[in-house]
Amino acid sequence: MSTPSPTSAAAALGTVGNGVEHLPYGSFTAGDAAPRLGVRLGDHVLDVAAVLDLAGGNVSAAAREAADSPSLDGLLACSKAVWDEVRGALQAAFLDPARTDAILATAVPLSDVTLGLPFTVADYVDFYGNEFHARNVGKIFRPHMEPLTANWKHLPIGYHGRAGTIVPSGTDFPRPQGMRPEPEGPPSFGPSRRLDIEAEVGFVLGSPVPQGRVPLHEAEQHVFGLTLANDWSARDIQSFEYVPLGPNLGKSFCTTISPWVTPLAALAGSRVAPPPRDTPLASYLDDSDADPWCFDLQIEISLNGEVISVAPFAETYWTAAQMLAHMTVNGAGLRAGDFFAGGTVSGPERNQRGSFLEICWGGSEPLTLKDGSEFTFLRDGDEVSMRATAPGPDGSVIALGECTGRVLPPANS
Ligand SMILES: O=C(O)/C=C/C(=O)CC(=O)CC(=O)O
Ligand SMILES: [Ca+2]
Ligand SMILES: [Mg+2]
Repeated sequence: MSTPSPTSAAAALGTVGNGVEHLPYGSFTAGDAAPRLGVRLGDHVLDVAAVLDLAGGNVSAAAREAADSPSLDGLLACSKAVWDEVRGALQAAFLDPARTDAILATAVPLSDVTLGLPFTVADYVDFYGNEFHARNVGKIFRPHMEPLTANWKHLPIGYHGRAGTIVPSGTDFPRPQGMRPEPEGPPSFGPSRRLDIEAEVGFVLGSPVPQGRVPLHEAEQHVFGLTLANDWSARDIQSFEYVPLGPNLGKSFCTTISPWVTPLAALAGSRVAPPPRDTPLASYLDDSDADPWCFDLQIEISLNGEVISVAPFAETYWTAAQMLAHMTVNGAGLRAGDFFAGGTVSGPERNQRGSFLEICWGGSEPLTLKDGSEFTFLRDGDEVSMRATAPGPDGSVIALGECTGRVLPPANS
């Protein structure tokens, strides 16, 4: 990519993490206007359709129509060729000094907008792709069994989530209630006592496949981009309900995602090979000759502003391409707006774990916070934020949109 000229919009507005090499998309509302598809440049947002209009006849009708939308929904319904065209046209506009004045005239400071869900979530699947996390949870939930289940290295395990409970960053939610195990006697109904987080990377899908498979080498055509995700989890509700069908209400009350979707193209320089495989894979999952599909993303997790952990996504065993191939190998196809999360991200060290369940080892190893207090699971009023950075082209940095939420007291109490 060419260097921004001093008079370009890229030079005027771009910031570290959100320069012209990033350009994440979101759905923004300014004042009384209806929501619009926006693109972020530095600490400003621009209406994508309005920027494309500045390119005159150089943009196809399909691209203009897709961009003229309240969210990413229009673009997700298109092919990757349109995604690339729109991104290319935005970068060209932001780098062109002749268009700087027109762009600056329409740029809205982030402090003046409300950000909604960046796309309409169709189906939601949550995978369990990180071996450190899976081993830790296995040891904590099933101490007398092998930590990794027999299927774990043969396929990426996942469960269906509730798409309708995915919310954008900044949405507070009440502590969930449900059936909790008691040390003695039958379970009781009440507010979760073991409310937790899961730091994850979410993948946004598009270019629909009405029915059929998405093989590994076609993943590039369907993964539009990435967001951070916090799969809030009520560990007590989960630990009682999950046998034998997996998590249900313990995770379906709220999942927070970043309001910005980072296009896959922006992370070209952050792609790395996944950890070495030690189990032979069925051909539909065998990625030994495929492009690298893991990402060098470091997810910083803060509790009430205090950094607790930095979780390395590159440690995730199963890749997004494998998860997509697996999700569709039965012929299911995919819809625009389908979304999957890759699983809780953990590394080998305590301060690299992506859940409090693991950091505090099921509550038996409390964390001492800066103020000297001891912490295990979330309290009413606690706020958790996730941020992540990845290397971008030419020494630049890509900063994924923040993913924040706060626990309110249980409803009706
Ligand atoms: O092993 C279990 O029983 C449960 C595991 C999880 O809670 C993990 C989950 O939601 C998937 C993930 O985020 O890795
Ligand atoms: Ca999860
Ligand atoms: Mg959830």
